[in-house]
Amino acid sequence: METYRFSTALLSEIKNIKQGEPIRFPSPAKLNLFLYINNKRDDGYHELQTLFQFLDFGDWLTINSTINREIHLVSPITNLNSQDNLIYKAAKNLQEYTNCKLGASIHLDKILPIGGGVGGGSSNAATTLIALNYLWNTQLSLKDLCHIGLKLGADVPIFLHGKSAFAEGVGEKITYCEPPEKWFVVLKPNVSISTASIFNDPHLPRNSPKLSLSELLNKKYENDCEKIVLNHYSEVEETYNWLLQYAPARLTGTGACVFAEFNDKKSAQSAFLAKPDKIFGFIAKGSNISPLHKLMGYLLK
Ligand SMILES: C[C@](O)(CO)[C@H](O)COP(=O)(O)OP(=O)(O)OC[C@H]1O[C@@H](n2ccc(N)nc2=O)[C@H](O)[C@@H]1O
Ligand SMILES: Nc1ncnc2c1ncn2[C@@H]1O[C@H](COP(=O)(O)OP(=O)(O)OP(=O)(O)O)[C@@H](O)[C@H]1O
Repeated sequence: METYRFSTALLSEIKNIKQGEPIRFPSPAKLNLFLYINNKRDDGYHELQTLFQFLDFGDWLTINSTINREIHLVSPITNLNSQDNLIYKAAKNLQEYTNCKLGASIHLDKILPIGGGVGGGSSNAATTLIALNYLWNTQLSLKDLCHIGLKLGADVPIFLHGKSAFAEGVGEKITYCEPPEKWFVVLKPNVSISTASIFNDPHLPRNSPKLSLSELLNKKYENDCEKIVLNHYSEVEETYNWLLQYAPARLTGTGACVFAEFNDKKSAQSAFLAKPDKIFGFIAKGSNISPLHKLMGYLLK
């Protein structure tokens, strides 16, 4: 799993790419370091206060611009039609919004667990928008990309901004933030959890008081979805309890992944090496600048 970390060396390989060759773009995971639910709005959406941090670990999208308007996607997610994939939708939406006459050939190297709360689908959509805006030279602003992205998922704008951030409202009010870049062990119990099912649960607490960012940063980090997810999914509870032996554990998003933070790589590795084989997981480091945006920095130099 170590090989999938987006090291600086991997990102700077871009300098050797020749014109017209496909480019490998990172599509990082995120963690919700804390997540509080303040309210349910009349339209059914929930007002949240959450702290996002990117990880130096995730999927890769290899993308080539093509001269016809076709979007050709090769994806290993077998139970999802290409046209339902957020990558395809992001590409099509950008193409239509800009009336672009070009197409793309996209290969998804899926590493992140699906329905894990690490934002894989949203991240893939954001990487597609940023990569094609570059390859097609459509020159949309971040604001316009966020306008397209928000329709694809609540977390897409955060991935487009590319900086760790505190998000409020339904996720649209963003304040950049730089939490310490710790090491994490992230484990995925063998269940996939639908975000909507957790938000629809009548027992979900929805009344955390709205606090200021500094108040939230200075109190213990928690996730309001954690209790019901642990109650409903014994696999998540078992994994959470296992991780607690090493460090305080937390749920990310609406699950199913749980994570624990460590001050150094060595302590993260020793916990990770002890994990039961049947549980998928990875080690990653927090990255306050998204690895995708680090790569774009090399490309746009
Ligand atoms: C909770 C988070 O995981 C925090 O990172 C995300 O905001 C969820 O983002 P996501 O998986 O992209 O979710 P979306 O596809 O936008 O929404 C899925 C469903 O979750 C519920 N939902 C989502 C976000 C939100 N602020 N309130 C909600 O009630 C809605 O029922 C929605 O239909
Ligand atoms: N490229 C994609 N990668 C992953 N899931 C996708 C993709 N395109 C569409 N989906 C669909 O999106 C749903 C959510 O998947 P995802 O892996 O993003 O969940 P998640 O990590 O829980 O997200 P979040 O943390 O934003 O709630 C899945 O049901 C999947 O079928």
